[in-house]
Amino acid sequence: MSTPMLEVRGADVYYGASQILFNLDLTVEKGQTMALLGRNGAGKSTTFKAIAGLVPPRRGEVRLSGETVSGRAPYRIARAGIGYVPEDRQVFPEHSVEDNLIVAMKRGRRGEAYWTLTRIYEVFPILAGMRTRHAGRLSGGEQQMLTIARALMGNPDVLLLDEPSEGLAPIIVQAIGGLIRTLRGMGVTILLAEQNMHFCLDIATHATVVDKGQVVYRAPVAELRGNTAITQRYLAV
Ligand SMILES: Nc1ncnc2c1ncn2[C@@H]1O[C@H](COP(=O)(O)OP(=O)(O)OP(=O)(O)O)[C@@H](O)[C@H]1O
Repeated sequence: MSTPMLEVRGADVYYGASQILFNLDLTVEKGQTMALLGRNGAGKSTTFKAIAGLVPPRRGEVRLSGETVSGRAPYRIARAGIGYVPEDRQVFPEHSVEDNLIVAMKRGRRGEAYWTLTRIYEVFPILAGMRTRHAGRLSGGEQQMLTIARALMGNPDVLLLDEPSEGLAPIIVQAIGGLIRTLRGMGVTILLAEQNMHFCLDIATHATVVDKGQVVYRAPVAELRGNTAITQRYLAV
Protein backbone atom coordinates (compact mmCIF):
# COMPACT_ATOMS: atom_id res chain seq x y z
CA MET A 1 0.00 0.00 0.00
CA SER A 2 1.25 3.51 -0.73
CA THR A 3 2.22 5.93 2.03
CA PRO A 4 -0.91 7.51 3.53
CA MET A 5 -1.50 11.17 2.85
CA LEU A 6 -2.08 11.94 6.53
CA GLU A 7 -1.26 9.89 9.60
CA VAL A 8 -1.62 10.56 13.29
CA ARG A 9 0.33 7.98 15.27
CA GLY A 10 -0.04 7.40 19.00
CA ALA A 11 -0.96 11.01 19.79
CA ASP A 12 -1.36 12.07 23.41
CA VAL A 13 -2.68 15.62 23.52
CA TYR A 14 -3.18 17.84 26.56
CA TYR A 15 -4.64 21.19 27.46
CA GLY A 16 -2.41 22.11 30.41
CA ALA A 17 -2.65 19.21 32.84
CA SER A 18 -5.78 17.64 31.25
CA GLN A 19 -5.19 14.86 28.78
CA ILE A 20 -7.75 15.04 25.98
CA LEU A 21 -6.48 12.57 23.34
CA PHE A 22 -5.11 9.16 24.26
CA ASN A 23 -2.78 7.28 21.93
CA LEU A 24 -4.86 8.41 18.96
CA ASP A 25 -4.23 6.85 15.55
CA LEU A 26 -5.81 8.17 12.40
CA THR A 27 -5.01 7.48 8.76
CA VAL A 28 -6.31 9.26 5.68
CA GLU A 29 -5.31 7.84 2.30
CA LYS A 30 -4.96 10.00 -0.78
CA GLY A 31 -8.36 10.82 -2.27
CA GLN A 32 -10.35 9.65 0.75
CA THR A 33 -12.99 11.72 2.45
CA MET A 34 -12.57 10.61 6.03
CA ALA A 35 -15.29 11.54 8.51
CA LEU A 36 -14.14 12.03 12.08
CA LEU A 37 -17.26 11.39 14.11
CA GLY A 38 -18.08 11.57 17.78
CA ARG A 39 -20.27 13.28 20.31
CA ASN A 40 -19.84 16.79 21.55
CA GLY A 41 -16.57 16.89 23.49
CA ALA A 42 -15.24 13.58 22.12
CA GLY A 43 -12.04 15.26 20.89
CA LYS A 44 -12.64 16.01 17.21
CA SER A 45 -11.59 19.67 17.27
CA THR A 46 -8.62 18.82 19.48
CA THR A 47 -7.51 16.23 16.91
CA PHE A 48 -7.62 18.93 14.24
CA LYS A 49 -5.71 21.39 16.40
CA ALA A 50 -3.09 18.73 17.08
CA ILE A 51 -2.69 18.07 13.34
CA ALA A 52 -2.55 21.79 12.53
CA GLY A 53 0.10 22.37 15.22
CA LEU A 54 -2.02 24.60 17.48
CA VAL A 55 -1.92 22.04 20.30
CA PRO A 56 1.02 19.80 19.42
CA PRO A 57 0.95 16.20 20.68
CA ARG A 58 3.15 15.57 23.73
CA ARG A 59 3.71 12.06 22.53
CA GLY A 60 3.23 10.55 19.09
CA GLU A 61 3.39 12.28 15.74
CA VAL A 62 1.63 13.62 12.70
CA ARG A 63 2.95 12.71 9.25
CA LEU A 64 2.08 14.12 5.87
CA SER A 65 3.01 11.82 2.98
CA GLY A 66 5.36 10.03 5.38
CA GLU A 67 7.12 13.20 6.55
CA THR A 68 6.84 14.15 10.22
CA VAL A 69 5.28 17.60 10.55
CA SER A 70 4.35 17.60 14.26
CA GLY A 71 6.63 19.84 16.28
CA ARG A 72 6.65 22.54 13.60
CA ALA A 73 4.94 25.89 13.98
CA PRO A 74 1.37 26.04 12.63
CA TYR A 75 2.33 28.23 9.66
CA ARG A 76 4.99 25.71 8.65
CA ILE A 77 2.50 22.86 8.90
CA ALA A 78 0.12 24.84 6.69
CA ARG A 79 2.95 25.44 4.25
CA ALA A 80 3.78 21.73 4.25
CA GLY A 81 0.33 21.09 2.78
CA ILE A 82 -2.30 20.91 5.52
CA GLY A 83 -5.24 23.25 4.85
CA TYR A 84 -7.19 23.74 8.08
CA VAL A 85 -10.68 25.26 8.24
CA PRO A 86 -11.48 25.78 11.93
CA GLU A 87 -14.96 25.73 13.43
CA ASP A 88 -15.25 29.50 13.74
CA ARG A 89 -15.30 30.86 10.23
CA GLN A 90 -12.45 33.31 10.10
CA VAL A 91 -12.76 35.71 7.20
CA PHE A 92 -11.39 39.23 6.92
CA PRO A 93 -14.76 41.00 7.26
CA GLU A 94 -13.66 44.39 5.92
CA HIS A 95 -12.14 42.90 2.78
CA SER A 96 -13.87 41.74 -0.35
CA VAL A 97 -14.51 38.08 -1.09
CA GLU A 98 -11.88 38.23 -3.82
CA ASP A 99 -9.26 39.84 -1.56
CA ASN A 100 -9.94 37.15 1.04
CA LEU A 101 -9.12 34.60 -1.64
CA ILE A 102 -6.10 36.41 -3.05
CA VAL A 103 -4.33 36.74 0.31
CA ALA A 104 -4.60 32.98 0.75
CA MET A 105 -3.15 32.22 -2.69
CA LYS A 106 -0.08 30.03 -2.53
CA ARG A 107 1.50 27.25 -4.53
CA GLY A 108 1.51 23.77 -3.09
CA ARG A 109 4.72 22.37 -1.73
CA ARG A 110 5.71 20.88 -5.08
CA GLY A 111 4.91 24.11 -6.82
CA GLU A 112 1.35 23.13 -7.81
CA ALA A 113 -1.06 25.91 -8.63
CA TYR A 114 -4.15 23.83 -9.36
CA TRP A 115 -6.43 26.10 -7.35
CA THR A 116 -6.61 29.50 -8.95
CA LEU A 117 -9.27 32.20 -8.68
CA THR A 118 -10.77 30.94 -11.95
CA ARG A 119 -11.06 27.38 -10.72
CA ILE A 120 -12.43 28.48 -7.35
CA TYR A 121 -15.15 30.48 -9.09
CA GLU A 122 -16.01 27.48 -11.26
CA VAL A 123 -16.45 25.26 -8.21
CA PHE A 124 -17.98 27.98 -6.01
CA PRO A 125 -20.16 29.97 -8.45
CA ILE A 126 -21.90 31.64 -5.53
CA LEU A 127 -18.61 33.34 -4.59
CA ALA A 128 -18.09 34.47 -8.17
CA GLY A 129 -21.36 36.37 -7.93
CA MET A 130 -20.24 38.26 -4.84
CA ARG A 131 -16.54 38.78 -5.45
CA THR A 132 -16.62 42.49 -4.61
CA ARG A 133 -18.79 42.15 -1.51
CA HIS A 134 -17.29 42.60 1.96
CA ALA A 135 -16.82 39.17 3.50
CA GLY A 136 -18.41 40.45 6.72
CA ARG A 137 -21.67 40.93 4.82
CA LEU A 138 -21.92 37.30 3.76
CA SER A 139 -24.37 34.89 5.40
CA GLY A 140 -23.02 32.12 7.63
CA GLY A 141 -23.23 29.58 4.81
CA GLU A 142 -21.50 31.89 2.34
CA GLN A 143 -18.75 32.58 4.86
CA GLN A 144 -18.32 28.85 5.33
CA MET A 145 -17.90 28.45 1.57
CA LEU A 146 -15.41 31.30 1.55
CA THR A 147 -13.31 29.75 4.32
CA ILE A 148 -13.22 26.43 2.44
CA ALA A 149 -12.29 28.23 -0.78
CA ARG A 150 -9.54 30.15 1.03
CA ALA A 151 -8.02 26.95 2.34
CA LEU A 152 -8.03 25.51 -1.19
CA MET A 153 -6.26 28.62 -2.51
CA GLY A 154 -3.21 27.38 -0.58
CA ASN A 155 -3.16 24.25 -2.76
CA PRO A 156 -3.08 21.90 0.24
CA ASP A 157 -2.48 18.15 0.01
CA VAL A 158 -5.20 17.55 2.59
CA LEU A 159 -8.13 19.69 3.65
CA LEU A 160 -9.34 19.60 7.29
CA LEU A 161 -12.92 20.76 7.74
CA ASP A 162 -14.09 21.16 11.33
CA GLU A 163 -17.89 20.88 11.52
CA PRO A 164 -18.66 22.77 8.33
CA SER A 165 -22.42 22.24 8.79
CA GLU A 166 -22.57 23.65 12.30
CA GLY A 167 -25.17 26.30 12.95
CA LEU A 168 -26.38 26.43 9.34
CA ALA A 169 -29.94 26.04 8.04
CA PRO A 170 -30.73 22.63 6.48
CA ILE A 171 -30.80 23.95 2.92
CA ILE A 172 -27.36 25.52 3.37
CA VAL A 173 -26.06 22.33 4.97
CA GLN A 174 -27.17 20.54 1.80
CA ALA A 175 -25.31 23.03 -0.35
CA ILE A 176 -22.13 22.61 1.71
CA GLY A 177 -22.57 18.85 1.44
CA GLY A 178 -22.88 19.11 -2.33
CA LEU A 179 -19.75 21.20 -2.46
CA ILE A 180 -17.73 18.70 -0.41
CA ARG A 181 -18.95 15.91 -2.69
CA THR A 182 -17.74 17.91 -5.68
CA LEU A 183 -14.32 18.28 -4.05
CA ARG A 184 -14.28 14.57 -3.30
CA GLY A 185 -15.09 13.88 -6.97
CA MET A 186 -12.12 16.07 -7.92
CA GLY A 187 -9.84 13.85 -5.83
CA VAL A 188 -9.25 16.27 -2.95
CA THR A 189 -8.18 14.43 0.24
CA ILE A 190 -10.46 15.55 3.06
CA LEU A 191 -10.73 15.01 6.81
CA LEU A 192 -14.15 16.13 7.96
CA ALA A 193 -15.18 16.42 11.63
CA GLU A 194 -18.88 16.16 12.29
CA GLN A 195 -21.41 15.55 15.00
CA ASN A 196 -24.07 15.14 12.34
CA MET A 197 -23.64 11.57 11.21
CA HIS A 198 -26.30 11.76 8.50
CA PHE A 199 -24.50 14.64 6.85
CA CYS A 200 -21.31 12.55 6.79
CA LEU A 201 -22.85 9.33 5.57
CA ASP A 202 -23.82 11.02 2.32
CA ILE A 203 -20.44 12.59 1.80
CA ALA A 204 -17.59 10.59 3.29
CA THR A 205 -15.94 7.45 1.96
CA HIS A 206 -14.59 6.33 5.35
CA ALA A 207 -15.27 7.00 9.01
CA THR A 208 -13.29 7.10 12.24
CA VAL A 209 -15.29 7.36 15.45
CA VAL A 210 -13.76 8.91 18.57
CA ASP A 211 -15.05 8.77 22.10
CA LYS A 212 -13.39 10.28 25.17
CA GLY A 213 -10.29 11.04 23.15
CA GLN A 214 -9.81 7.54 21.79
CA VAL A 215 -10.58 5.91 18.47
CA VAL A 216 -13.32 3.33 18.99
CA TYR A 217 -14.16 2.39 15.39
CA ARG A 218 -12.87 2.82 11.86
CA ALA A 219 -14.41 1.49 8.66
CA PRO A 220 -15.70 2.43 5.22
CA VAL A 221 -18.83 4.53 5.59
CA ALA A 222 -21.07 1.79 4.16
CA GLU A 223 -20.10 -0.44 7.09
CA LEU A 224 -20.79 2.24 9.66
CA ARG A 225 -24.21 2.81 8.15
CA GLY A 226 -25.20 -0.77 8.96
CA ASN A 227 -23.63 -0.84 12.40
CA THR A 228 -26.37 0.29 14.77
CA ALA A 229 -24.41 -0.86 17.83
CA ILE A 230 -21.73 1.74 17.07
CA THR A 231 -24.05 4.49 15.91
CA GLN A 232 -26.30 4.15 18.95
CA ARG A 233 -23.49 3.84 21.45
CA TYR A 234 -21.18 6.58 20.21
CA LEU A 235 -23.19 8.81 17.95
CA ALA A 236 -26.50 8.96 19.81
CA VAL A 237 -28.73 8.26 16.82
N1 LIG B 1 -8.91 25.10 25.50
C1 LIG B 1 -9.31 24.06 26.24
N2 LIG B 1 -8.87 23.89 27.51
C2 LIG B 1 -9.25 22.83 28.26
N3 LIG B 1 -10.10 21.86 27.82
C3 LIG B 1 -10.57 21.98 26.57
C4 LIG B 1 -10.22 23.08 25.71
N4 LIG B 1 -10.86 22.91 24.53
C5 LIG B 1 -11.57 21.77 24.65
N5 LIG B 1 -11.40 21.21 25.86
C6 LIG B 1 -12.00 19.94 26.33
O1 LIG B 1 -11.47 18.90 25.52
C7 LIG B 1 -12.47 17.92 25.29
C8 LIG B 1 -12.58 17.68 23.79
O2 LIG B 1 -13.05 18.86 23.15
P1 LIG B 1 -13.15 19.03 21.58
O3 LIG B 1 -13.51 20.44 21.30
O4 LIG B 1 -11.95 18.46 20.94
O5 LIG B 1 -14.39 18.09 21.28
P2 LIG B 1 -15.22 17.92 19.94
O6 LIG B 1 -15.36 16.46 19.73
O7 LIG B 1 -14.63 18.72 18.86
O8 LIG B 1 -16.62 18.50 20.34
P3 LIG B 1 -17.35 19.82 19.84
O9 LIG B 1 -18.28 19.33 18.82
O10 LIG B 1 -18.01 20.30 21.09
O11 LIG B 1 -16.31 20.77 19.32
C9 LIG B 1 -13.74 18.42 25.93
O12 LIG B 1 -13.86 17.77 27.18
C10 LIG B 1 -13.48 19.90 26.12
O13 LIG B 1 -14.15 20.37 27.25
